[in-house]
Amino acid sequence: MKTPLPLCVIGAGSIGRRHIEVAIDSPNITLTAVVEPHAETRAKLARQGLPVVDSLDEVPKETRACVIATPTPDHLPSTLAALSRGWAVLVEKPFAESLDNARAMMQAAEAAGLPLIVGHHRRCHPYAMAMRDALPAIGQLVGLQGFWSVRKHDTYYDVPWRRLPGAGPLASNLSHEIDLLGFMTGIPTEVTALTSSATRGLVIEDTAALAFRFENGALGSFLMSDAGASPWSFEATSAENPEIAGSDQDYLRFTGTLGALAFPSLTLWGASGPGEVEWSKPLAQTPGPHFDKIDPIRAQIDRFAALLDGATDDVLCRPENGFAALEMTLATALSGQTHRPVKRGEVPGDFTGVLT
Ligand SMILES: NC(=O)C1=CN([C@@H]2O[C@H](COP(=O)(O)OP(=O)(O)OC[C@H]3O[C@@H](n4cnc5c(N)ncnc54)[C@H](OP(=O)(O)O)[C@@H]3O)[C@@H](O)[C@H]2O)C=CC1
Ligand SMILES: O=C1CO[C@H](CO)[C@@H](O)[C@@H]1O
Repeated sequence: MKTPLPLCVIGAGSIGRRHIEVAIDSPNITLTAVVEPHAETRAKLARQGLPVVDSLDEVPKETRACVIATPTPDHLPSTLAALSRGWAVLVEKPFAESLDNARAMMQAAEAAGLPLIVGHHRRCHPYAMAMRDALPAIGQLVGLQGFWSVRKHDTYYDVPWRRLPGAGPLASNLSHEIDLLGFMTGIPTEVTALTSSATRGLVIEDTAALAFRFENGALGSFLMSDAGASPWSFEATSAENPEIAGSDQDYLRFTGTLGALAFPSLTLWGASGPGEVEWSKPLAQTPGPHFDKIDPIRAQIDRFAALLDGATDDVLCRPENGFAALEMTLATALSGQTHRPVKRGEVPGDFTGVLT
């Protein structure tokens, strides 16, 4: 890296504060400003010595890029405003509130000739990359099963936008799962969903049971809930989020014609001898490799800086990937409400997750 990338962070809420921390920590970034409309938060951050401002117009002129960490419905206006100032954008996930909004963001980035990256940071973990490389070892993918359940603390839902369409475990959490599947093996093409709000009683779901079809005919199932406590989630195993307690449990299982893989441990069950892999023969279990713990938010921002410096990158989430993840996430919400399977391409452009 020649000179650190002058970057501002827009929105200093729960994930914005993590982006601020890693931007300060990284030698590849110079934090030019933190844009935050909330006066009390601004005063608190100013006392910590951070360069806070209350609008994009006050961001120093030398700024070349931004992280947008505002509520999902704001991703469109903030992205358009950033691109119009000539800044490259790393926008938090899910990409946008609707497919129409995501399309408008992609078109604006293309017209401006500026990079637009979506913050599906899980791709930056070494075991996500290793899983992408390891999956061919199990032959043709036949099926997968995911179990993601954490009990969010009740005050999490005191923030109004988190109780509305655009939030909930589908938009907030399943979007990561779908992008991760896309990164490792492929985005599903069709979903059938049952959704429930029986535990929290909000307009958005708290639990969902899902069935997916993939392009090669493989099938998958997923349980997603932010109302049920469990040790099974990406966050628990990766211990990537300081707010979420760790565990050492796998939460995804893949089966193929030649064996099976668990994630994120990358434990492999494969042929124990020559010849056909079939049910009379025991499978040999191989433990996955060891990976040092990293902060994926830091890894993501470093990759973003390197990309703007001309590096090639096949890990960061490009707009087309973020769009595909959003499309399947919204398809899941639509299926849950219409009680019918929904295919890619069937989600109305203005659908935000709740039928009106
Ligand atoms: N990658 C990840 O691991 C995570 C990603 N996310 C995603 O990040 C986004 C933010 O989520 P989260 O941090 O939980 O949200 P929060 O509500 O905690 O924080 C959002 C912050 O943005 C501020 N804000 C609102 N509008 C603007 C604006 N126009 N310009 C500048 N600041 C603004 C809010 O201020 P005020 O309170 O005054 O409105 C608030 O401080 C969402 O898209 C979410 O899905 C969230 C958590 C983890
Ligand atoms: O993006 C996210 C949304 O919130 C989760 C916690 O509730 C995070 O763990 C996740 O990465």
